Amino acid sequence: MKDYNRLLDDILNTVNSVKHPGSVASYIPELAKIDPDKFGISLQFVNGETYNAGDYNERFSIQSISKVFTLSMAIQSIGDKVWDRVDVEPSGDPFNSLVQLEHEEGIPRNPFINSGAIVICDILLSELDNPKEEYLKFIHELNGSDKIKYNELIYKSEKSKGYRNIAMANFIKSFKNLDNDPEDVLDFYFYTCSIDMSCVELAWCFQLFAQHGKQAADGTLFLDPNQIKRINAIMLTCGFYDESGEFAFRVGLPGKSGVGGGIVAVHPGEYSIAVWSPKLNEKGNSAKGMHALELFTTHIEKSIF
Ligand SMILES: NC(=O)CC[C@H](N)C(=O)O
Repeated sequence: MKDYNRLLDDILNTVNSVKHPGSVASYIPELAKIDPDKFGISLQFVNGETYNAGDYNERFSIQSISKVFTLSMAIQSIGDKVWDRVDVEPSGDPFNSLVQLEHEEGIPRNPFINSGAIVICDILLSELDNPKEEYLKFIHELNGSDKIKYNELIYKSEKSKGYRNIAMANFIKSFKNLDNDPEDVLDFYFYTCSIDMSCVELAWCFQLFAQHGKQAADGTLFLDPNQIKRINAIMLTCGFYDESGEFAFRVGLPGKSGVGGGIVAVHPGEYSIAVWSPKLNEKGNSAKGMHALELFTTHIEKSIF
């Protein structure tokens, strides 16, 4: 039996002793105010054993990690019809890139880059009566509590400066792959990104992907295991934009990052693990977070490979 408390403390000390290049995301002005030296980690096994270190209880902006929640909701809602609107191939491009959209006529490469998530938000806007409320309810159900909220400052900050996403939504609309008004779709998209969660809450919610569709909160089946298999596959191949190959190579787990500095990853059937450190590398992924997860899977000598 490993001493996981000690392992997480060792990982925290190791990543803090290395000077990682990079900086906190600043294109969303409100995110630039976050202390770059924060670091938290939460490891949760499917049997309920939990180990934490650092700032694991502090909430941060989940940003693109939301793309896993919105995709799951869209699949719950319209099933495989999602794939008529979004592809499942790695993009090899940055998360906010527009270039492929022109050649591929407004069909985003995958649901975990901005263009793909914007199309997913369009689907949800068409399918749900109260998309914002139902999105929060989805997260509350997964978390087993209604304490998680959206952060109005972050939401407004991104909404006022989200020039690239505004261009992207309009571009997709020109190819007729948005049914709703781009402004309404973006309003919902920015809302989904602006949820604050802690490492403990994220790892807990992602037990869904470690437990083949079972919700950790009450053990009920929440999503079809075959759909979970697919979502995990897309996390592995597309969860880190043009660094997805590197993450699979170094860490070896399906996962998803966000520009708030969070990363959450799962080993199906074994555990979920969430890490937070706001300083991002040049691909927009948490520098210390990637390092910490690489140390973790290397040390325990277990990944999906
Ligand atoms: N990679 C991310 O976390 C990006 C999310 C951010 N809200 C954006 O759209 O730019």
